[in-house]
Amino acid sequence: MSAMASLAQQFMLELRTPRSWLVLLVPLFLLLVCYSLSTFSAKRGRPRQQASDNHLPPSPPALPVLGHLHLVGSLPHVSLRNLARKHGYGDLMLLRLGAMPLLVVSSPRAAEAVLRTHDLVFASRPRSLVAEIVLYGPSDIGFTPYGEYWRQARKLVTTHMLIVKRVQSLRLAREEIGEAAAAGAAVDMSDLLGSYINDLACRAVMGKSFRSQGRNKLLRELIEDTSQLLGGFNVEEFFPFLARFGVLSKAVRAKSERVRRRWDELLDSLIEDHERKYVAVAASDSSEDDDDFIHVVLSVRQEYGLTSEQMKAILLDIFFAGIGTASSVLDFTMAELMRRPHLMEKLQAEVNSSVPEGLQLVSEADLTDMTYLSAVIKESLRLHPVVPLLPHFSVASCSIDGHTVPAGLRVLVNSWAIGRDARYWEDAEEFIPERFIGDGGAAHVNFKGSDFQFLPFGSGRRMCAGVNFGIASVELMLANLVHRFDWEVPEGKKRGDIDMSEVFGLVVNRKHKLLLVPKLRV
Ligand code: HEM
Repeated sequence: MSAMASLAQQFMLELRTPRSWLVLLVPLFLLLVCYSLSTFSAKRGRPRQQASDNHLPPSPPALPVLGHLHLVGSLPHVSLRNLARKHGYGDLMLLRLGAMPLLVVSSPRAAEAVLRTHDLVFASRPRSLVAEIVLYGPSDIGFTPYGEYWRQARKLVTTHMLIVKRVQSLRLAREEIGEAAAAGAAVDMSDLLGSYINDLACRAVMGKSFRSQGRNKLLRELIEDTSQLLGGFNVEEFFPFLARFGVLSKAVRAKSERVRRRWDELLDSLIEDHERKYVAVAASDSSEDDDDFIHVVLSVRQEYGLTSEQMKAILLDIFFAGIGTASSVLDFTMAELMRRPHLMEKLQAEVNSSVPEGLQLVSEADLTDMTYLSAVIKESLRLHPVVPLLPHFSVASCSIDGHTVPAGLRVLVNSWAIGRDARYWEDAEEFIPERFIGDGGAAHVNFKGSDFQFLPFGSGRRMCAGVNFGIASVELMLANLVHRFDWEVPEGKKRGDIDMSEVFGLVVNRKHKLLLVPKLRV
């Protein structure tokens, strides 16, 4: 058993998707069969409501013990959409992943019921072992259960965060592009966009960039590891009874603790730096710039009664929620534009005509009239919502479309499926920004949370706390990328070769690096 355990632990670290767990779970089940036969009953797998409620949402046929786990592949948002489609459960579908019941919401109508009509019932988040370890409790905003602490933490971020001077970060990115253009070299766009957003978030949170300290790479790695761990498909959650054997829990726990330790070191040193700096500033009576977020958190710490773990969790949320998302949106958007040069030209024409002659950098003030730019980003968010599955949790039972939704149920709103629902979107799989402008069919549709066919930032109480920051950062960078530069694929490659395959995590990314050659337009 111990050799099996260590093999399993090593293997666990490599596994990230439900179906891949099966390779490990099959032999494990053989070992545990006696235990599972005696303790695993239909009742265990059901939410708190009674098991025989025939008004529960419909479920496809399931296997014993595994439930529907074998039907969820490496891109869960795609598998869940296909499953709902195949069985005609376009709105609500109840699955059982191992012992874990899960409600999947796949239509705008059902999403409205969950996120607006019954907002309070679904405003909490499901418990997650990983979030408890990595996010200090969790004491962040995104994973904390609905309640007073969440309300206070969210208020702190929405009131004080995000006074950002973006110019410096843009200038650095522009210099990098300019150097590549002069040398005729290719730029790794995923890297460039990641660094830009990284830089922005660091300036907002700590008032300076990480570049000079060489911590950029560390932050990017931490964000990637955290996203994969928090993606929500951990075997612990499907088979809580296996945790009693320690085999599975040790592996997930060990990886989560490693990630948490690395965050801890980074965040501790940032907070200490700031504490030192402000003691020095106070002593010298100088009026140094003090509008960065760590300073704000430190100064309201007493008022909000924050422990140091809670402070770190909130800071971690800003880095994690702000950096991974916005850079992935930019990456998907540039890739889509490169595959369609006529759309790129149209965007360039708009940006160039809106920016006063001779300006090197496009500023936020120049963005006001760029309707096509905004349509391009909306269309990118529709086809590629970078948080494709919105995790919620029912704290009371309610009724949706005549179905009983019990209390204590995990819920995933499939924002990816909803944005491609052909009942609501014409040519749903095509990239057509024009649908969002003029007399396009979606000209009135926005991402502010009241159009349930378009939920890239979610909706309701748990809607993204950084929409404005995120959108402004993405719009500004995209405008600067296309202003005065043309972009080409490296020699020997074709635009059509740009691969839109994804890697799943809480935040979805494009799988392959985007390498592009900038040319300065004269
Ligand atoms: C374009 C970039 C971004 C996208 C696409 C995005 C998307 C999302 C989505 C889909 C959610 C979940 C909503 C739900 O569960 O219904 C979310 C939550 C959140 N986002 Fe963003 N986000 C972005 C940028 C940011 C930024 C820059 C911040 C920084 C403040 C941020 C902070 C948060 C927080 C704190 C939450 C948790 C809210 C809660 O649970 O109360 N996001 N985001």
